[in-house]
Amino acid sequence: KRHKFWETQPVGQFKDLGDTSLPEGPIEPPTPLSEVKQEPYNLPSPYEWTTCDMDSEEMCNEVYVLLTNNYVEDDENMFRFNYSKEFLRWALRPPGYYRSWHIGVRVKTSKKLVAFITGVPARIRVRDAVVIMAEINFLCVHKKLRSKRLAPVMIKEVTRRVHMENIWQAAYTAGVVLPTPVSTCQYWHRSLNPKKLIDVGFSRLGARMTMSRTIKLYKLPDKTVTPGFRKMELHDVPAVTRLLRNYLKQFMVAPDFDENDVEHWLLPKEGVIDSYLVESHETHEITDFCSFYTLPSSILGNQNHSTLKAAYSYYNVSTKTPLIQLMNDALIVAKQKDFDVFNALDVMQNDSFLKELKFGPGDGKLHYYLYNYRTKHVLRSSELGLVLL
Ligand SMILES: COc1cccc(CC(=N)NC(=O)c2cccnc2OC2CCNCC2)c1
Repeated sequence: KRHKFWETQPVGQFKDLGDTSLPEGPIEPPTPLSEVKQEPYNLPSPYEWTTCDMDSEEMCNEVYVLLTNNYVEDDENMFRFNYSKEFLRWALRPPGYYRSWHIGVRVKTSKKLVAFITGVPARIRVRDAVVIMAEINFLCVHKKLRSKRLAPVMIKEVTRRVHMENIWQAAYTAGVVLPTPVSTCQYWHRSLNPKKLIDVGFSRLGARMTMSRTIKLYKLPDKTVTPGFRKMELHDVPAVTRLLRNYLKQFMVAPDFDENDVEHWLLPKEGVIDSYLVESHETHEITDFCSFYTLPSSILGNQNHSTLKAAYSYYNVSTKTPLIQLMNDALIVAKQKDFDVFNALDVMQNDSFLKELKFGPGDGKLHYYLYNYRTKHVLRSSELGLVLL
């Protein structure tokens, strides 16, 4: 039976699609905290709940190993996301995070970590309403425990723990269609190391193309071209916050970042997040910003390469430098840092540079979801100003 679980949840139901008489906003009112279930949901008997303390080297490593071997693969099962431990610590400990929302499932006897799901708090604006939500991510069940219906009880448990903090909405993405996407994005890839991408089967040699012609097609300058283009530093946080808040106003769904959030989410961290800005030489004004995060993928079953080094476009703002030129500088820096590919979704204004900068369409879509919040319409991907990790 399709979506047996999701039909029981306060999410847009397929039957409601097109019914614009339903108001935008929460689908269900908050429950009085005294009525929120105080004890964890029951797991099947061999399993127990555990809280994964990401500050603990040992637990962070258990989470890393579980995801490395069991997390999301591409449609052809050739690649698997390989989030690093430093990345996971960054992604899961933003301002105001709750350790209790880093939820694991262990086998009672062996204590082996076999499943994981997380939430982090975020202030997200939907049209004119700023809503405190949980961003749900890293839902992972060990390959050997699939279709034991563990995911529904894990989703209920993270929902219960979010409710206990008096938070009633959530945001999440998935490669699969569930009831009901608030928006659906196409992902795009820009080759930086075409020879390796073709060797590992990520890309195919174009028709009537030779390898040397392909390498030349994707060649980039050794240096960035925009005057004043430099790495973001701590003292830039106030200016970058102003720039980003102003830019994100144009989108229907976007994070409501303050300086604390910007300092956490956008200050460069080696091997995790890279962010650059353009500072005018005369006025010292910060006029543009671009950022990408590092998410390698394990290459499954290739003799010569084990890892695909991928950069993922994060938040970009252009007010003086043309977005195409700014993003080309981002590609140049990514190539300098030996990334193999630069990925982007067609969110925000990304559509304006994808084709011209030689991105090719990916073979899948990424669906965005809101939990317990109805929007009047399904959004165009260009109305989305939210990038999840
Ligand atoms: C290349 O290695 C892969 C390993 C696993 C899955 C995919 C395809 C895929 N599903 N890609 C995306 O979801 C994707 C493509 C472009 C930009 N962001 C993305 O996903 C982000 C955001 C959602 N959480 C995962 C990372 C590719």
